[in-house]
Amino acid sequence: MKALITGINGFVGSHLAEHLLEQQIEVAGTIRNHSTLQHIRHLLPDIHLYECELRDPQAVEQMMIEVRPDLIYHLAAQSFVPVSWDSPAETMINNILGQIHLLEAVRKLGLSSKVLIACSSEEYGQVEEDEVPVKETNPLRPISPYAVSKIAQNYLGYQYYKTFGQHIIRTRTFNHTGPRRGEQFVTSNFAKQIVEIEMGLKPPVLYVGNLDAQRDFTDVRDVVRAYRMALQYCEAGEIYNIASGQCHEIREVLQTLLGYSTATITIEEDKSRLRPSDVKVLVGDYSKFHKQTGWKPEISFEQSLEDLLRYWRTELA
Ligand SMILES: Nc1nc2c(ncn2[C@@H]2O[C@H](COP(=O)(O)OP(=O)(O)O[C@H]3O[C@H](CO)[C@@H](O)[C@H](O)[C@@H]3O)[C@@H](O)[C@H]2O)c(=O)[nH]1
Repeated sequence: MKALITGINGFVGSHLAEHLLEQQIEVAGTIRNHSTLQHIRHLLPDIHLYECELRDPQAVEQMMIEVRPDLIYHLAAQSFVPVSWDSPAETMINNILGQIHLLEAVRKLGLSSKVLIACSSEEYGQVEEDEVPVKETNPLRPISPYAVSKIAQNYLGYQYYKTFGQHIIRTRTFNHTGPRRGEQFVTSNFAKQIVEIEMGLKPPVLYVGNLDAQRDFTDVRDVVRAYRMALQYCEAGEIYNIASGQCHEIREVLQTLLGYSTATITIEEDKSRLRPSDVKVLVGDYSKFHKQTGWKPEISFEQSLEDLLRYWRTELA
């Protein structure tokens, strides 16, 4: 069994590679040209690596001719919501075109690969209070260009399933965190600032954005287990929420992280961190996925945040 992970050097990609290798699955992955390889250096002897720009259809087709994967985990994307306001066109091109080229290569080469498309809870957007925890059938009311790009990825997956019978499964993953989380995302950003303060690398002021938002966090190690199970057990053409079902204010993320530190820290709002529109509340109902696979999260919110802090303490040491 051979798996292809697009964006293998990313936060989720690197954890998924580790997990699939543990399951004795052969792993290939794509990186962008001149990628740092920071998250997968330790895996290099065990994986096949392809420098492949997904925006280039020929490069994608050539890579797919060489890999011919049984399983495809399509993770590569521009995944930071604020960047999608600064560069909406880039976000659309990256996220939509890359996927079209991938699915077109599957079609042209006549492959029967099972494909997982990593969609997002951001697609739900403006969720009403009486709609939580949200089910897959909830209306989509996107309020960021990123969310729109993920809806396009989602429906392209559906269309290729319907039109060409490709074995496509879409997962709507809610927020996820844990070691290696990119430093721009809230959990990691706060954790890194705390560690920088502990180490005297910056003054004892921690900058924050909107602390009122509420999100549903799952540990990345639970998420990659879910992705593996999705291609093992889920039905082609379907979409599944992957979530913890628990809601946390961003203020609580901050308080939990601060609780693991003895440093004295002042909190200050940084207006540049506020978004033109911010999803107020996202909590997911993952019962459809649980019913199909038996999956449920195993790593607690607190454990995940503690591991993230430990990660930064090691990185910055
Ligand atoms: N990044 C960031 N967010 C902050 C900060 N302060 C408050 N927030 C708030 O924290 C929440 C989470 O922000 P992010 O961690 O940037 O994640 P996200 O926008 O919810 O998107 C993540 O989850 C999606 C799934 O719902 C993913 O699809 C997406 O790629 C990303 O991982 C948002 O409401 C944001 O306004 C800050 O200093 N930095």
